[in-house]
Formats: sequence, C-alpha cells, structure tokens
Amino acid sequence: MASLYNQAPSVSAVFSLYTSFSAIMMLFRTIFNDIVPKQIQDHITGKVVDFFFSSYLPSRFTFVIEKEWDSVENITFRAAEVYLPTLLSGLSTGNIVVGSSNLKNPEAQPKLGIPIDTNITDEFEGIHLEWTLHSVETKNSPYEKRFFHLTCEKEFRKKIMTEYFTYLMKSADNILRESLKIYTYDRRNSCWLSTIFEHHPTLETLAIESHLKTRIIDDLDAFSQGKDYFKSVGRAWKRGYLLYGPPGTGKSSMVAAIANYMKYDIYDLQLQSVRDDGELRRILTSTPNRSILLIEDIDCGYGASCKCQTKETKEDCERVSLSGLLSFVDGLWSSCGEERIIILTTNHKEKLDPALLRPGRMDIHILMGYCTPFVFRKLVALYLKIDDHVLFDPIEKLVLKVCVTPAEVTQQLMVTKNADIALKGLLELLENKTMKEEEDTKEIEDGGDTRKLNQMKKDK
Ligand SMILES: Nc1ncnc2c1ncn2[C@@H]1O[C@H](COP(=O)(O)OP(=O)(O)OP(=O)(O)O)[C@@H](O)[C@H]1O
Repeated sequence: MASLYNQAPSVSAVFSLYTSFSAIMMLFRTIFNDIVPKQIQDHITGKVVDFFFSSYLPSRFTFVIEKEWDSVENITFRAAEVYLPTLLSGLSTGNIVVGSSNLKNPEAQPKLGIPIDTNITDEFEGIHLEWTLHSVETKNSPYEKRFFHLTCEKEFRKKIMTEYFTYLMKSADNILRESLKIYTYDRRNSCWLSTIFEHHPTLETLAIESHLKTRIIDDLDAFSQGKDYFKSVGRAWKRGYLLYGPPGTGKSSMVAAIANYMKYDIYDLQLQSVRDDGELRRILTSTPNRSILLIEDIDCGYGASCKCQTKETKEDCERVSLSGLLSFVDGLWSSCGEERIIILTTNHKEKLDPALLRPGRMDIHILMGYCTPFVFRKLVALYLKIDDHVLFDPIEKLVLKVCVTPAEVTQQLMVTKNADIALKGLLELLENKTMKEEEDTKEIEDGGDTRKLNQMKKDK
C-alpha cells in the first residue's frame, strides 16, 4: 500500500502536465482556425465526431406522421393505415387487434387492426424499418391525437424520404382499389369512419335505359382521362351529378354503380348533422382525391328548407346555409384536391333552391324515373333469368300506364324464382295500382283540382 502511494505523481507534476497540454491544444486550435479553410474545418470536425461518437450516439432517424396536415387529413397517415395491416400477420407479439364491421357477413374472417405502441417491421430494398402507432389524449375535440413513428437508420433517411414514401402511397392506392369503402362522418371524433362497401350494383346490372347508361359511361370515361383537358380549359378536375326522382327508382344504386365503375370510395355526408358552414368546409376538405362525396336528400339538408326536424334539433339543421354549400360546390370545391365526384340526390328536385340548379353548378342532372318496359325486361332478365314470357305483353302495357318504381318491381320478382308465379304477382300489383290510380284520378276530377291532376300526368 505504502509503495503504491510512493509511485503516484506529485500534484505539481500533474499541474505542469496539464499546463503543457493546454498550451499545445491552444496552439493547435489557433493554427487550425487560421490556416485551414472553413469548409475543410467542417469536414474534419464531422469526421472526428463520427469516428468517436457514432457508436455511442443514436444512429436512428424517426419520421413523425400526424393524422392532420395543414388542417386536412394527412394522406401519408391514411396510406400508412391502409398499408400496415398487410404487415401484421407476421407480427410476433402476444396479442393482435382484430375486428369487423361487416354485419351482412358475420362469418367472414375479421380484419387486422393496427395496435397502439407496437413495433411493426417492414423491409424496403434491404433497409430495416420500424413503424409504431401512438395515441395521446387531448383536452379538446377530437380528444385523441394519433400519429405514426417510422424509424430507420440515419443513413437511409434520404432514400426513405424519396422512395419509400412513394412506394407506401402506391401500395395503399392499390389496396384501396381492391376493396371499396364507404365512409360516414363521426362528428364526435371529427373523423371519417369506414366500412367495407358491399353494394354490388354496377352500371351493367342497373336497370336503366341504354342511352342513359351510355351517357354516364362516356361522361365518367371522359372525366377519368380528362386531367389535361380540365387543365387546358382552366377548370378543376371535378364532376358533379344531381340524381333526382321518386323513392325506389335507383338513385342510391346508381351511386354504388358509379363508385364500382370508377373504383372510388364513397364519403357519405349527412348534411343535417353538420354544425355550421365552418365544420362543413373542414369536413369536405378532408375528403381525399379519387373519391365520391355523396350528399343524399339535399332538399332537406340545409338552411331553412329543413322542415323535417323536431323543435329541439331544428336549430342544428339550420346551421349549414345554402351559401355555405354553394361556396363549397363552386369555390372551395374548385380549389382543393382533384379527381373528385360530388353526387347530390333528391326526391324533390322542384323543392331545391334555383341557385343550386343553375347551369354550371352540377354538371349533369339525371332523372331516375319510374319503370319503363325496357327497365322491366332488364329487371326480369336479371332476377328471373328469362327474356320472354306470355305475361310480358300485358305487364308492359300496364307499366306504361301506372307509376311503378324499379324497387317495387324487384321486390315482386324476388318473391320466388318461379317466373310464372313472380310475373303473375307483378301483374296483380300493376292491376291494383291501375285501379287505385283510376279511382284517385276520378276523385280529383270530381273535386276539380286541376293542379293535382296535372301533377299526376306529369309524374307519369
Ligand atoms: N334501376 C334499378 N335497377 C336495378 N335495381 C333497382 C333499380 N332501382 C331500384 N332498384 C332496386 O330497388 C332498391 C331500392 O333502390 P334505391 O335505394 O337505389 O332507390 P332510391 O331512389 O335511392 O330510393 P330512396 O330515394 O328511397 O333512397 C335497390 O336495392 C334495388 O334493388
């Protein structure tokens, strides 16, 4: 112990060593600063730092992807939500999030959900990547903030930025095209909620007159290939359809057929549940490109026109104004996003404000009307798989005479697969309707109500 103590350097020796070392360092620093050019200085400093610290400092880089970007939905976040479930089946955690919203098919395999705070690994051109979904509570609506962390080695940061994110967007787009979704707006959490879109009508199976079908297909084709055209004429790449006609004439089926044809998701907005114009603007700007915005029953969705609410909720439904809606259709609609379709439906076109109908506002107005002989034959071919029958003739004569909707006809045709029984039932339905209409007409004629009489003729 004593010998060890004797070998220790004296305090004065340590002090003199320290002084010499400081002097050399100062001299070296002065020479380095005065003689070596600034760029070379930075380069050398960087190399020295890398050499000494690379094994100690974290070499990981994290991209933070929040749910909103510029106050609208962040499509990178959305793409991650769509893409990541494809990586989940190999997840080696002890639990996994599963669920389904498909009430029509309860036996279907549930879908995989993205678990919170769980690492999901991906591989991109040999680069190891880690995704994690985080969730934090907030004090104000929407009360929860979600964001993804995407982590990689620092050196791959640029490649991920330029190539991986493009790959992510393309992959998500491909997945979305395979399964269409319908979204409804969740006001409480200020977000769109999706379910798988299980509507099968297509423009082929929809019973509509051939000229109408051709017109719609031509218009949709021109629209989807029209990016340059729309740009060249200085118009936004958008299309607006107004579908009008009595209940059961196929307006919703037409929306589904258009969505299936275009492979666009549907964003179904209940205008009555929107608080005010500001909220409307926020909701509408959060719909993505290549989508259909659907507003059904537009005649009772805005302003004072809404008479269908109770006293307590009346205030709510008067908050979205017609001008708010129009400014979206004309202004905001034109200035944000592209390749979008807006579809408005109504059972009462005559109740709509003329401002909504003026030329240029909705590009095409489509009447979904009562059944015609052509529509009847198409429905029979679809439901009963026949193209001729002895009852066709009397049925077609009555179809021309009375107002019967395609929904009423399909209901009758679905009663049985036996064509004789189904068509007999339909004939009876039409005969009853004829009798009823004749009685009504007589009653109105006797009462002298010419306005009502004209309306009945017009309906037909
Ligand atoms: N043109 C049609 N071709 C084939 N089926 C049709 C057609 N029109 C209606 N149907 C059938 O009638 C049902 C109701 O139609 P749909 O909901 O599309 O009518 P709608 O006009 O949207 O009615 P509403 O105004 O009450 O919402 C559909 O499920 C479909 O089976």
